[in-house]
Amino acid sequence: MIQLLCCRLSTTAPSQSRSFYSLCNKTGDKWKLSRLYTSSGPRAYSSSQQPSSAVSRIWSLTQRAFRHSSTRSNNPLGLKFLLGPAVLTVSARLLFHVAYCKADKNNNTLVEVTAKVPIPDFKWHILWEFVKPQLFALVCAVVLAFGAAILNIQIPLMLGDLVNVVARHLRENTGNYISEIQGPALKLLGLYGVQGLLTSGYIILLSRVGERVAADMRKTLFASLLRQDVAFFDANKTGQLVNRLTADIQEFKSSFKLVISQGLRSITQTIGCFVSLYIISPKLTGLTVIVLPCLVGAGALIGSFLRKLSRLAQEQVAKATGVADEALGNVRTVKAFAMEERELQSYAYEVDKSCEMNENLGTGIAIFQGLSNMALNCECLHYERFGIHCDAECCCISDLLIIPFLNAGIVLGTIFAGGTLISSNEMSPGDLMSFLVASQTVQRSLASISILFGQVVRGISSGARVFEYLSLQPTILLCGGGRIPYHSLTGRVDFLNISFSYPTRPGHEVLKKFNLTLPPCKTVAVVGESGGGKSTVAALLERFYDPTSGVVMLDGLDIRTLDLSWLRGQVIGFINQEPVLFGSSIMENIRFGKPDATDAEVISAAKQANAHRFITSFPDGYNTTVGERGVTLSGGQKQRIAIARALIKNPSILVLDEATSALDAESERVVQEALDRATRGRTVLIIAHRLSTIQGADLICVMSNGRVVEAGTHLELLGKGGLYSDLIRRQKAEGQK
Ligand SMILES: Nc1ncnc2c1ncn2[C@@H]1O[C@H](COP(=O)(O)OP(=O)(O)OP(=O)(O)O)[C@@H](O)[C@H]1O
Repeated sequence: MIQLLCCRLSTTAPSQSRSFYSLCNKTGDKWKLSRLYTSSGPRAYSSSQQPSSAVSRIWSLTQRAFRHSSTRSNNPLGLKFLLGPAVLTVSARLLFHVAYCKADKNNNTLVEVTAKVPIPDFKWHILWEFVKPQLFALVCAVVLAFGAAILNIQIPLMLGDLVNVVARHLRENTGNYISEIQGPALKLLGLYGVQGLLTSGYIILLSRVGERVAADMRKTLFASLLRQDVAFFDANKTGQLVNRLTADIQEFKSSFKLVISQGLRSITQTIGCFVSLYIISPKLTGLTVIVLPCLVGAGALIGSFLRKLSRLAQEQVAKATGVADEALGNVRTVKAFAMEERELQSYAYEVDKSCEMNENLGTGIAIFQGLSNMALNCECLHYERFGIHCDAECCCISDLLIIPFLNAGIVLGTIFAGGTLISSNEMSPGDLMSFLVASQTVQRSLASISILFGQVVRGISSGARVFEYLSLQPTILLCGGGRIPYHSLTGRVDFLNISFSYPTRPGHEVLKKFNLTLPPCKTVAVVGESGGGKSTVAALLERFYDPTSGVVMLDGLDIRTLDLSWLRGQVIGFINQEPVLFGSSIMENIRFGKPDATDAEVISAAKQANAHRFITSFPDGYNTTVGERGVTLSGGQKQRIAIARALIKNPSILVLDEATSALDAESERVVQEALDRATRGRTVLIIAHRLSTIQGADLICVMSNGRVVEAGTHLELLGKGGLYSDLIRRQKAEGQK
């Protein structure tokens, strides 16, 4: 098992490269993989099957990391038994080895190094918080599971009684067979019935507990993620976060349920059946104690081989799904480049591979089944319980698994030794029957326990990943702090001596002793070269980040002392270049700016934003659903809905971050009209690329190298003949080309 940051190394060939890319990207400038990655393209491997040297290097590193990691996960079974649960937390950490690559400065190649990424601990007290509300149901489930296991121990003994009646009747042929057999038979049937009821009871309760714990975890984790700073999202990929919400919690839930039901049952049965075995025949028990571990070991070895095959087959299915997912998710790009055929080829290649691997798995299971059948004594179990997922068509091999491999040995051995004991009257035939059934139960339980260890490790690993984010505290708190009453808020903003580096790039100072004042109800435009830090200024005003040094003030108060949800929710309206809409109705999207707004307020905001006319031209009007991220609307329409969304809260300060730069001339004109109306009577910060759009601003500040180097009105700055007039000249020249 590999943990490459968030353990999803092995999904698709491209995504393997991407995982490496993300990991290297995370660690900042010293990683050079991004250049390799971009020059080769993410699909180079899967689509051409002749990977470019760069991608093949990434790929071979990935594979090496995978091999390295998977060998670590194959802990010898015996060791697991010896060390037991005490090592589980540690082994969970061991499994978290992270492989990543680093640029070798001397020869410019990638070398594999060991990660120093801290591995999260499993926090039992957090688990307790989730389990506490379900404690009653959990205790009931444990009691029922325990009861079912105890009854299971009784079954071999009752079977023995039954066989003794049959044997006596055969031997002596006296008495009434029916009345003699009735008692033990009814007892046995009753026992099976009660055991069935107990089993159903604990499964119902456990699934209730598991589902509720998982649902609570999901809600709490989601709430915790939403609380995190923007810097957190800079450092973590969305896919990884979603994975913690879905796959990790799912894995944890399965392990939780399995460990309690299966673990409790297997341990109780093993101990109970061993006691029964000892009571029935201490001599035969001695023999079993010597032989059984070898048989369980052999069964577990073959089982682990099949599980490995199964895991590889599943990963291959995931690879194929990944290719389809990527192609369908980016269907517009695929179509725009007429790449349908190539995507189909990539998908077909991965699907064929998965087909081949599943066929191999089917063959492996078939051989195992054959060997087990030859072993005479069968215990039929579900594959899935043992972590083997088989997609093979043949139901006779996909539904059943005979785990106690080489049973013939123990069965024949027991019958041979038991027969000797029967002939010397040391044992009855019923005892032999009881012994055989009880020893099978022990064997099956031990096999389950060995597999459960792996499940516990996986559960602890995924639980630790979930809990890591649950206990994470944001540095910028959403609530708490003061509010300025609406009637006394002027909307003056001061950036005083701000220095700032993004947390993901601490060495790179974006703003250096930056100073700027936004006077109340005035429009200030910030212009400058791309990457000069203009959007960063807006991000600091929104408090997406706090400055490294210096202070941002609102009406003379440090914004760090103000209530952030009030600041973002009521004071600042933010409109950026690529407005993101939610896949709900237009009405809901505009209301996102003020959840308690009436329909009339929504319509009024839409009118201010020049959006009312086009909205009412749709058949469903304000109830029109806008599709995923607003895909069914044009750029200009999306932007006007975003403006309405910002205006509905009637903000005192409006931040426009390149709000019209992605639009064509006609859309820009309509949106600009809406913006001109929207900015009246508010403090406005405009971040602009196209200098033509900000010529009417009260103040234009030119940024260079992280600070303001020129400031004035359009005409003043032109008169200076400095950087601003240079920018104007350059844009004019570009426009004429
Ligand atoms: N989230 C981030 N994490 C790390 N660095 C960032 C982040 N956002 C921006 N940067 C870096 O900060 C610098 C300033 O970026 P910013 O987006 O503020 O520039 P800009 O002037 O708005 O550029 P443009 O006009 O191209 O939008 C750039 O070097 C950029 O790479």
